[in-house]
Amino acid sequence: MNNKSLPLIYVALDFETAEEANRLTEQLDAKSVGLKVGKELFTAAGPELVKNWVEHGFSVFLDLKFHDIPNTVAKAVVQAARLGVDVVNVHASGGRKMMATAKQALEKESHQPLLIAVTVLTSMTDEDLTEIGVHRNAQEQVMALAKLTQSAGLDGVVCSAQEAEILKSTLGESFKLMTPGIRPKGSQQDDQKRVMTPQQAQQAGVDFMVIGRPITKASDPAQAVSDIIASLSR
Ligand SMILES: O=c1ccn([C@@H]2O[C@H](COP(=O)(O)O)[C@@H](O)[C@H]2O)c(=O)[nH]1
Repeated sequence: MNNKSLPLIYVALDFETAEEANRLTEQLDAKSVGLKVGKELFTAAGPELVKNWVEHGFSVFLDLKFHDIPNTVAKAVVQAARLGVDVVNVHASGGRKMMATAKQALEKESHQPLLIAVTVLTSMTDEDLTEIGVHRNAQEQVMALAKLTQSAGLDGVVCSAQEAEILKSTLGESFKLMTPGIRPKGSQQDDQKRVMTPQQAQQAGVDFMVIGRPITKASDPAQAVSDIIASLSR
């Protein structure tokens, strides 16, 4: 089991190339923030980049949101564990069997990342859910999928910080909440819909925040990180 303490903030490295991503990570301190690698960068630059950052002491969240038959997802999360990442995720809508099989596969590995499941994307509203045939509001759907995730034995979920208080009070403190859709006051919302500021998210009790564009598109990304950290209570 991976017992190291993980950073509160994961910077979403949504870049086209390894060079652009490295230009940013060279300005970041592995003791202060972790790195989130998603579909764009991983497809462009692959596992070597991830392994390199792990070797340089960064905590990495591999955000590939696996969603497939149980055997395929289990084998994929094992490969993620072998890259040395600290967090990996699947889609909760893949169901209990898929999630439980993935968790059981990770338990045989010497390095075991946190396995968490995406509930409802932070870019989605109640109306978006209706359009795909889900007749619960976002909070109800997040709660239903989080309960399923917990009962499948996973470590936590990806959700909006808006759902953090109710999830923590229902599912317990140790069930981890990874929250994208974080927007410091005054920054652009972009395509995010269920957002909170870093301070609101901290007060709501989240375990981890994912912050991308407010940092990566800032004129001074390192300063943007420092400002966010300074704005949070210790
Ligand atoms: O529900 C989700 C799940 C994942 N994400 C990812 O987080 C970052 C957010 O980046 P910003 O630039 O801060 O909006 C991005 O990589 C998403 O793929 C999410 O936003 N919501």
